[in-house]
Amino acid sequence: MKRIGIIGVGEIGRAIVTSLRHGGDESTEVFLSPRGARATAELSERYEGVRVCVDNQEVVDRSELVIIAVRRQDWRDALAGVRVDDDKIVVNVMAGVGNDDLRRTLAAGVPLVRAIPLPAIRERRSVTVVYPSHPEVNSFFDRLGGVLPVADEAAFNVFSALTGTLTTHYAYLATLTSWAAGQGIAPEDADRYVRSLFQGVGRSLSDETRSLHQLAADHETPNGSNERIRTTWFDQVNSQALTGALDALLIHLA
Ligand SMILES: NC(=O)C1=CN([C@@H]2O[C@H](COP(=O)(O)OP(=O)(O)OC[C@H]3O[C@@H](n4cnc5c(N)ncnc54)[C@H](OP(=O)(O)O)[C@@H]3O)[C@@H](O)[C@H]2O)C=CC1
Repeated sequence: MKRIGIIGVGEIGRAIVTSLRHGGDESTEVFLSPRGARATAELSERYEGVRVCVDNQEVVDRSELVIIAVRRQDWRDALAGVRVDDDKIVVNVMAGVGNDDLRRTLAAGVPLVRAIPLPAIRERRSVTVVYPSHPEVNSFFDRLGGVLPVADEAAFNVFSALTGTLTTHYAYLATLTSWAAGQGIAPEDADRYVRSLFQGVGRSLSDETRSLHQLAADHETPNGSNERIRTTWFDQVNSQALTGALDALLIHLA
């Protein structure tokens, strides 16, 4: 795929553009929807071969692969009156928008693939879940960090629900630093230390020879501080509250 269109140049749209240009890669032409003039102008100035179109129809017309990356409530407006011929491939990255819904507004023969790009796609460091598997879309995301095709839309929604836990993780880290600051530690020292602690966790996650349970066990001294926090805070009630929230999110996404 040499010509990539992006409708909805927000957080994830920008991350995809950055990924496409990662390491000075200029092998694709990129066509952006015009909304959000400042961000799109900035991208087109920064990167060779990234252009801003006059409207969403022009994005579709110029591209072989079109990524729809607007918010869930905006896609009908974004595609209203836009004709997508069936020689295009459409990638839907919107959480909670099923292919059946999108199909109703697109030509019957257009290949339509759902995908979950993550912010770390910027550095080509995250795996993108896709459904259904499509050779060209698979190789597109494979080049941008890796691809994980799943068997059906139900499985896709489970992965989508998992991505919903990301900002809670940051909020958890922020709570730790606030707690330390409340104990009289300088906020910048608490911040630096917590970042360092969890960057180490990030690095150890790249060791795929050990399961997540094994990693937890390896970091825990019997009767030590980690075991104490895990069993007194992340107890059964807390753990069930988390799985309950995920169950509810899955229903919302389906
Ligand atoms: N952020 C993330 O990490 C991920 C997000 N997603 C999905 O991607 C989608 C976008 O999320 P995110 O990037 O965070 O959201 P943002 O709000 O950052 O970006 C959405 C962009 O779409 C633009 N937009 C709205 N209406 C139109 C339109 N009619 N035509 C063209 N552009 C339009 C918005 O412009 P304006 O600001 O002017 O309204 C905005 O720039 C969501 O559906 C989300 O579920 C998927 C994976 C990860």
